[in-house]
Amino acid sequence: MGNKQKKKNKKERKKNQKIESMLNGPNEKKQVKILILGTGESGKSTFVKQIHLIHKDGFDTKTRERFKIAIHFNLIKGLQDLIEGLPLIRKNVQKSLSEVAQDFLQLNPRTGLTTTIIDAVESLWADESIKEMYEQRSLIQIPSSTNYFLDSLERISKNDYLPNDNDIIMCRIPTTGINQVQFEDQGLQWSLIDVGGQRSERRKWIHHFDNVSIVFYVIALDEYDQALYENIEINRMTESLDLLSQTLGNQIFRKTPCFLIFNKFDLFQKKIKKVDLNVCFKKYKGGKNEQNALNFIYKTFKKAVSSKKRNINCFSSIGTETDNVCQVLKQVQESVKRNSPHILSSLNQI
Ligand SMILES: Nc1nc2c(ncn2[C@@H]2O[C@H](COP(=O)(O)OP(=O)(O)OP(=O)(O)O)[C@@H](O)[C@H]2O)c(=O)[nH]1
Ligand SMILES: [Mg+2]
Repeated sequence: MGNKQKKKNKKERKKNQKIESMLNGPNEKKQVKILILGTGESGKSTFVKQIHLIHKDGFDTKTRERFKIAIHFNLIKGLQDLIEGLPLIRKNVQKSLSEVAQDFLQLNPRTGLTTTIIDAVESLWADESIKEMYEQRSLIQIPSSTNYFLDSLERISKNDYLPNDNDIIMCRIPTTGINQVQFEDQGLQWSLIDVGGQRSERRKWIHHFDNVSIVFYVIALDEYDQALYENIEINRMTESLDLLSQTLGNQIFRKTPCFLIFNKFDLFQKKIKKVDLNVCFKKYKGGKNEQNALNFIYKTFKKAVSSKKRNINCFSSIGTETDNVCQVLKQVQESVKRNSPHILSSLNQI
């Protein structure tokens, strides 16, 4: 074998070793580790659920059965929240509150759906005052998917009900600890780490700050007129903005590419027609115009973290739509290749 051929073989072997260790090896540095941050209920875990549908085998029966319990909990608790909120929109409501509603408030939301409860849900959800409270839900703390489950009562209360993919995507379970999902795409191992966003969960974040390749910071676009679950004196979007500058201000992330994912675009599109963004940002003068409001939000969040060294990318998303999340992920991967090739350097060196 000539010298040239030997060199060629050696190069080939090295290349194969690199691919192998990149795809199978325990070496974490070969992984693209994406840390998903953001305040509670912004939609972080919904992204992880979507990855299970896009890149994994979806949800098995055991998982679906677990979600069934959580969905029934979401339904009962959501309706209780609506009943409890009624005094905010109607005077003397306690006197006029029907016996059904009074009894419903006494339920343990983990009870599950009995025939009596199903009948009560049906009549309460048809009630005008409850519907009006739902329209004004920004005044209270209620998951955005409550109406989805209330509207699906007939289907989800059947004895043999097993949640479909969409039901699981819509189900709200606040994260405590972390969720992690890994998948292979474009010859790389992608690892998504999803943490709990509520205040009590954030002190755990620091444990996951090492070797982060990319930060996804998720912001719920529709939360600009809502109070924080943990402290009703604080606006949710303001909290998200403050948290972003605090977190990305950490030295460890000074060169880490960051993607701002402006989620719940569907809910934002509906809300901005009715509620001016200036309820949150006094400086905003663009009225109830979708594009003006979106530009202002993008600019404000980018300004909170921009620096010469950091490249900030903004995407709007609808976390509940698989195709949309797929698109966003593709755009992120393209952007990483274009603007931050050092992340993929293990691939490029081959
Ligand atoms: N309509 C709509 N709902 C969404 C969207 N993204 C997420 N949701 C819903 O928002 C709720 C909260 O989403 P999660 O993914 O649990 O939020 P999270 O950021 O993980 O919250 P924590 O775990 O508390 O930090 C769920 O009921 C989702 O179905 C979206 O783009 N549009
Ligand atoms: Mg979560």
